[in-house]
Amino acid sequence: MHNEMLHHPAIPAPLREFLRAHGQPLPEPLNTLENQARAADVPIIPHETVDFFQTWFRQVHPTSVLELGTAIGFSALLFAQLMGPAGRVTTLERAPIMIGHAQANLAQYNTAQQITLRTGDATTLLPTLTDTYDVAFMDSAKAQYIHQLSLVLARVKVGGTVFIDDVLQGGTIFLPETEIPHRLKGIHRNLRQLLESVFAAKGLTATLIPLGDGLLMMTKDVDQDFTF
Ligand SMILES: C[S@@+](CC[C@H](N)C(=O)[O-])C[C@H]1O[C@@H](n2cnc3c(N)ncnc32)[C@H](O)[C@@H]1O
Repeated sequence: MHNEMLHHPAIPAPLREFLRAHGQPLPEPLNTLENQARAADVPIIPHETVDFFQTWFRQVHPTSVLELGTAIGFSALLFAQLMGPAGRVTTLERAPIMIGHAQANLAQYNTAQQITLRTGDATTLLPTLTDTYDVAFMDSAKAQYIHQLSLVLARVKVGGTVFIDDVLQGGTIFLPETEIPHRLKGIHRNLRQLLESVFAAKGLTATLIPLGDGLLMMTKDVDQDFTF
């Protein structure tokens, strides 16, 4: 799967190179999985975002994660490892080829049964979930984030955190739509609407971290339904 924005990061190149040169190494099997995914151009989270999560999880100590977009299971296995044996991850994936890779990796590495893979479209699966989570990580189809966020927030505890990856379209998100190629206008419009809506929402505290192609982060401050 090709993500053209992977090669147009929002983070300045010298800072990205510094972070990559000084990054925290991952333990096995995550290190091997990460290298295999990068060699195969599977769009897993960039290493500077891995390091952000390594830092943040050690500070905040969440014990449950809901993930949209499993791919080969790399970030799900990372979250499980960072939370320790008590941690639980529910991860949603719809692409048959990714489901096959994820099932194989989870069969091998999810030895403590911390991770549950649910297969199908996230928008269909989300209303069937009943648990609530400390953290949600949205890393699936960018054009759908705006449509899925209220369903995700319904599954996040008050005080919990939602991360949404790859929201900046290589920085082009701040250009007027007239300057955006036709085939990217839909994603551009939906991501702009997402950013405007999240920062305007009452009951959310949001910020945008310039790592990778932009990591939108928000806390759910109140127990209410959110509509966008
Ligand atoms: C960027 S990759 C996920 C990478 C993974 N989180 C990691 O860092 O290891 C995005 C994944 O989301 C999946 N996806 C996209 N739209 C989806 C949807 N509506 N429901 C479920 N999965 C979806 C794609 O098939 C793809 O495998």
